[in-house]
Amino acid sequence: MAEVTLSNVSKAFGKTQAVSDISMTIGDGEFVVLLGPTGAGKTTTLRLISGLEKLDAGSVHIGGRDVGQDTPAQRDVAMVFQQYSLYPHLTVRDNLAFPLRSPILKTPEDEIARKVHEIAEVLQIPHKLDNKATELSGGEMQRVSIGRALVRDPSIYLMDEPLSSLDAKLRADLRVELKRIQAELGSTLLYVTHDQVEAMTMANKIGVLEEGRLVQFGTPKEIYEDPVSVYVASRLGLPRINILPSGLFPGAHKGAQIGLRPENIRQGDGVEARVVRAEHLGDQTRLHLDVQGHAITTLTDPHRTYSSDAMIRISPQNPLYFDAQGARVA
Ligand SMILES: Nc1ncnc2c1ncn2[C@@H]1O[C@H](COP(=O)(O)OP(=O)(O)OP(=O)(O)O)[C@@H](O)[C@H]1O
Repeated sequence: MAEVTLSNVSKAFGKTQAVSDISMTIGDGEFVVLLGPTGAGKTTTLRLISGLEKLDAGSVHIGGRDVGQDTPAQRDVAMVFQQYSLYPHLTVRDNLAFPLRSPILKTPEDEIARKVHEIAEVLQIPHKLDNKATELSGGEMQRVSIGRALVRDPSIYLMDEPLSSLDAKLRADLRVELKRIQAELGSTLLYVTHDQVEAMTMANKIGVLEEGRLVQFGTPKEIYEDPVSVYVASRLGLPRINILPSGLFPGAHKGAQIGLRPENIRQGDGVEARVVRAEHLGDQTRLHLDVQGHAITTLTDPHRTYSSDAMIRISPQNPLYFDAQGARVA
C-alpha cells in the first residue's frame, strides 16, 4: 500500500471542466471518500489516478513516484466500478483467482486457493464458488467484482460506488465488512459515493467536490461540524441542515443565513412554529414545522404526540452562519 498525492490536477472534456485544480493526499492506510452530486467530477478523479484518463495539468504520485507516464497496469491500482465487470464464462472461483494468476505476480496455486476462500467468506459467497458468473444475482456479481479487487494487494484501491446496486441490508453489511477489511489490512482506499451514511461511517477523511473543485477536505466530524459553505453543510446530515434567513430569529446575527441541523433546534421557548406533520420512523421522529412560511425539520421525542397545526416555540442552538452567497462566516 502507498500514499497517493494529487497536485493541481485538472481535466476537461471539450468545454466541460470535469476536474479543476485538485490537490489532495490520500495517506498510506487511509480510507478517503469523495462525496458530491452527479457530475461533480468524482469518477474522473478516480480515472485520472488509475491512468484510464490522461491529465491536462498537474501530477499524480503513487508511493512518491510520478506516475504521469505510466500505464494503468504499471500504476498497480485495483479498481471496482459501479457496474460489475466479470468474465461470464468463468466460475466465481476463477473470476476471483484471475487477478492473482497474472504472469507478473506468479502467485502459487495454494496461496491463490487460500485467498479466494478467505475473500469468498468475507463477501458471504463461499457456496457460490463453483457457479458460473452468469448464474449469479446482480448483488452476487457485484460482490465478486469487489472480491476481485480485494484478493490483490495493490498500492491503492479505487472504488466507484461499489455498493450502490445492492439492496439496503447487503449494503449495510458490506459497508461494515469493507471498513473492517481495510482497517485490518491497512489498505489505502479512495471511495466514491453519493451516500452520506457510507461517507460518515467508513471515511478517515472526506473530500467534498463541487463542479470539479475540491471545496473541503477533512475528517467526517470536521466536515459535519465545521463546513465551509451551505453546499458542504448540505452534503452531510439526514434530515438535511435547515438553511434560513437569520432574521427569522431574534438577536444579533453573524451572517445573512443561519444553518441549523435538525438536532440543534430546542423546543420550549423562542419563535412560534406551526406543526405541519410528525413522521414516526421508528428510531427517530421528525417534526416538520412552518415558521413564517419557511419549512423547518427537527427531531423530537418519539413518545410525544402532536396534533397538526399545533403551535410550539423553538430556538436555535449552536447555529452556523453563512453569507448571502452561502460561504461560512461563523
Ligand atoms: N468521457 C467523457 N466525455 C465527455 N464528458 C465527460 C466524460 N467523462 C465525464 N464527463 C463530464 O465531466 C463531468 C464530471 O463527470 P464525472 O463522471 O467525473 O462526475 P461524477 O461526480 O463521477 O458523477 P456521477 O456521480 O454521475 O458518476 C460531467 O459533466 C460529465 O458529463
